Amino acid sequence: MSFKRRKIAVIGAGFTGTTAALMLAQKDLGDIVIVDIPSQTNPTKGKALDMLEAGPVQRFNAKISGTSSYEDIQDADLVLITAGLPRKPGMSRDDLVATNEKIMTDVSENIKKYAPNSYIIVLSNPVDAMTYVCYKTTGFPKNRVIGQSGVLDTARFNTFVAQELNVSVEDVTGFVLGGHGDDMVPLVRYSYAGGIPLEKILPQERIDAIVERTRKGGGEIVNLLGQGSAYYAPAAAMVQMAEAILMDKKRILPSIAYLEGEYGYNNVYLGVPTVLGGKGIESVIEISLTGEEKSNLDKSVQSVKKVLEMLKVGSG
Ligand SMILES: NC(=O)c1ccc[n+]([C@@H]2O[C@H](COP(=O)([O-])OP(=O)(O)OC[C@H]3O[C@@H](n4cnc5c(N)ncnc54)[C@H](O)[C@@H]3O)[C@@H](O)[C@H]2O)c1
Ligand SMILES: O=C(O)C[C@H](O)C(=O)O
Repeated sequence: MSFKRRKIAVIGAGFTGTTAALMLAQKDLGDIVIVDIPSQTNPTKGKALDMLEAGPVQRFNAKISGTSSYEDIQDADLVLITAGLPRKPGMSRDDLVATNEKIMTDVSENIKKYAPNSYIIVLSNPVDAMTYVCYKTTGFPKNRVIGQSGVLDTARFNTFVAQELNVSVEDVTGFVLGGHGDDMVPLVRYSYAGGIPLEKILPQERIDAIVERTRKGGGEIVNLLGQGSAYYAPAAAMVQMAEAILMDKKRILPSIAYLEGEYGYNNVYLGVPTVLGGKGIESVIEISLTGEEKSNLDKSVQSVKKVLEMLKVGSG
């Protein structure tokens, strides 16, 4: 018997993909293959080589390569999908659906062909729908096709709470449910600072402002950047999920999971609390919701379903 390093494929060598690849390498979670479409020069290979050369300084051993050939992801254990267009100021994530569905279909077919046993984390937007496309196209079991939104949305919520209270981000635990859109559902009732319910230490109007800023958090960055969208925090979020899976940590993290009756919804990918471990999504945790929370979640699900209806892959 011999042990092998994990193989992680990152599809898309743009801002989120390359940032995630470097973070994966810094944590030495495995060897990394970065894939992007062919181009006249070879930027994907160049980015990978540049990252590899950071290894001696940062003391990581990860092998990192760049390619435009999907054969190179052969037998990857984990695949992060970041391929696709980001939105521009004035656009919603849903405006990307037609273009990114084509890209997601192509990427998913290649993963199915070359890495049929892999676990997948999808980032490309609109991410609830793109995770659905990936699930339908690969035909992989639902525990192996996972979307990222809640770790990022919760990180934003926690950042704003920590800023407001002038306390460490390490002591803030927020909780965001629902689709990755402006009607996502930050659950204040399940959010704490140092174990103290948020409602006990912040006035309601400050909480309301934080909830609103969290919902629009992606758009805030898009407007500030002027071109492209957020990538440091999204990459960190994907890598936290990747680590939970690769290290079988069984962390309770929000993931975009395929629901079959949980929370009363069917045939939809949605952000919910999950246990993430060596089997991917090992379970969906169901918590009780008040009438208002449930109706906010219903609204968010309706928005996700509207996008699913636009998909070529079908929503049935
Ligand atoms: N779910 C989230 O929380 C979240 C967060 C941030 C970004 N995103 C989304 O992630 C996606 C990527 O964002 P980004 O900032 O990295 O964009 P980017 O433009 O920097 O990179 C995207 C890359 O995908 C590549 N690509 C396009 N088609 C491809 C294909 N068929 N195969 C392989 N690569 C292909 C492009 O060449 C480009 O390099 C966007 O859709 C963005 O909206 C989602
Ligand atoms: O807002 C976007 O378009 C990118 C991403 O979904 C984010 O929340 O930062």
